[in-house]
Amino acid sequence: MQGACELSKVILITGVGRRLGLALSTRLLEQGHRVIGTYRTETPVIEALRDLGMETYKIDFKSQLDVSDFIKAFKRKYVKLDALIHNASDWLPESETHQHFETIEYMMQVHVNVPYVMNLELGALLQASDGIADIIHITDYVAEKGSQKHIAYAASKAALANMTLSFAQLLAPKVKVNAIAPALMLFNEADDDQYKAKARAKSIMQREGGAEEFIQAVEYLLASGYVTGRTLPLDGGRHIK
Ligand SMILES: NC(=O)C1=CN([C@@H]2O[C@H](COP(=O)(O)OP(=O)(O)OC[C@H]3O[C@@H](n4cnc5c(N)ncnc54)[C@H](OP(=O)(O)O)[C@@H]3O)[C@@H](O)[C@H]2O)C=CC1
Ligand SMILES: Nc1nc2c(c(=O)[nH]1)N=C([C@H](O)[C@@H](O)CO)CN2
Repeated sequence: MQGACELSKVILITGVGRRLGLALSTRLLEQGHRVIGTYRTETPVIEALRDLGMETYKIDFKSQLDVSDFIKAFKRKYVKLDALIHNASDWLPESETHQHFETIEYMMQVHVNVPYVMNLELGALLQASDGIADIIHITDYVAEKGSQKHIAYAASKAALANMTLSFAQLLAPKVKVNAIAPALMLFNEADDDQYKAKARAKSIMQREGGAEEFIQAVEYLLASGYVTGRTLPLDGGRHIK
């Protein structure tokens, strides 16, 4: 049995400041992995993550310069990477003020452009992993179904899902590339009871999946030595409703 330190991975996760990214990054830190996290908003939560040993980088993915500077700094500091998890996301509905170009450009920037550039620029560090490395794209159930109120968001998540296929072919066999497509994992604080009841009813499990379900899906993909080019759906049976 290898010791914990031999099983310790270097893991870069985007969007660690709240909810699923926070729960996942905290668990991976507790398991002894070296976690590097990007965040947009400085909060006491980020300070607490630093106290747990996380290396944190403040980046707004809107800024191509911010992203490019981060990638340059990352490549100067780290010689290998075992996992890259693209979790950062903005759930932006269509604007009522007709800023449609801004909406689609922003959704593509966060969910497609940044993962695309990071995967290409950090590919060599992933190839340098001692084992089989991982890229995990966090997409969304609506990538396959569409969304009337989040059209640009859904389209960008569909593009991210498609990139799973391309990068899996490009980076095999040293790097596995998969996606996780959640449906209802966590409600937001502003969600009222009527919204929650409607959202729960969309799946046959009739509940939110929860952060633990999300963490277990990531752990499954990280532990696999064979699964690649696949999307793991976490939708409570919504697809057969
Ligand atoms: N929650 C759910 O039910 C579902 C979630 N998903 C997907 O799962 C993932 C996690 O979901 P959830 O935890 O709810 O996400 P949240 O929207 O709660 O958090 C997203 C994270 O991404 C960061 N982020 C947002 N915009 C930017 C930006 N412009 N630049 C850099 N970072 C940014 C935020 O940073 P900060 O907080 O620092 O501002 C935040 O930490 C996402 O990819 C989401 O699309 C898919 C379906 C359902
Ligand atoms: N970045 C985010 N993406 C999504 C969120 C969220 O809070 N942040 N929430 C959802 C919803 O839970 C939806 O799946 C059900 O109402 C989707 N994506």
